[in-house]
Amino acid sequence: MPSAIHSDSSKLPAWERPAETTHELPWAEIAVIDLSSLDEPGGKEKLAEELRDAVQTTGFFILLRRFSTFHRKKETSPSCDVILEKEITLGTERAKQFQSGEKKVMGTEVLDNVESWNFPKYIPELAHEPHHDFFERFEAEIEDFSKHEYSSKSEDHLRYMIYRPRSESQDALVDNSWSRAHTDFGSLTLLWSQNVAGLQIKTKEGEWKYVPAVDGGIICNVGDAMQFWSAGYLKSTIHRVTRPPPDQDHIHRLGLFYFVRPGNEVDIAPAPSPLLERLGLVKGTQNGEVRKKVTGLQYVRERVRDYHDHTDYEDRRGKTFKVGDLEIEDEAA
Ligand SMILES: O=C(O)CCC(=O)C(=O)O
Ligand SMILES: [Fe+2]
Repeated sequence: MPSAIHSDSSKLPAWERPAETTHELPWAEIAVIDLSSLDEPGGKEKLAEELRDAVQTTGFFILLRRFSTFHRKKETSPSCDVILEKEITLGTERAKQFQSGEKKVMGTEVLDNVESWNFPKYIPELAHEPHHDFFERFEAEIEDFSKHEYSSKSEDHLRYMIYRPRSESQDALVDNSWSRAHTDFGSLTLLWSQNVAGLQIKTKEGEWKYVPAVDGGIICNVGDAMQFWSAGYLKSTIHRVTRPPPDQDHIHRLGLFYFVRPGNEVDIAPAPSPLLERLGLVKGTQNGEVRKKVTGLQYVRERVRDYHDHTDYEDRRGKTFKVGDLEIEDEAA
């Protein structure tokens, strides 16, 4: 990938938020954690309870914060619409640099339809990573927004992503899969809610249910690292992206994500916790299992390598590989 890409965005069309689907889809029950009730009497306790339930059941929750007009004016973070608008314009113009259509899917001739741009932290140690000159003007905002232990080197990143529509016949050859079933590798994923349906979670009962759009919401999901640290108390739930319903299947589906990763040197072993001990999820430290240390960096890198670093996206359901002593399923069945 080139280290700098030039684009002239001045002639690009504006992006409009697509309408929500009118199709009746099997929607998942995802808790909406509305931060506006934080300061109400009992609000914190109520939200904590809702959050605890969500991270233990679906592993997904939607954070919502309704700003008053006053707050909104003072808001300095990049707004989702603004960012998504930039993304589609870039994506449309620079399709090749954004890497879609490079890999064949599931042993067919169908090409993958996802393009993405990752922003590593803007820190000197990562200055050699590819960057896009279009985003230079937003660097301060992006840095301000991407706060997790910002000065230390880690795999945390912001991602813009676009799925390009494929024909019905092409999608049929790959079971309508736009992104295969997986769990996220890091600690927490933040995904700005958008209206094109397609993201599905696998419920405890084994059913695929759609994650609903919530205007202004941020969909958060627990990743593997959090599940390891909590010895399974927090759930890293299997999810996938599938072809959108007929009224949205021609739309370029945009995504804006922040992937929170464990610190590079952090052990992803269960953290000492009286709660986890009480629940019997970990044994006391004396008789705890001894296993090879797996660092955050090692885990995330090996998962990325196993998932993406192939000449194609083959059908890997049921196949496992090892990171240290951990047995990992890269594509969930
Ligand atoms: O595009 C989406 O809605 C989800 C994609 C996803 O699960 C991922 O990139 O990890
Ligand atoms: Fe994911």
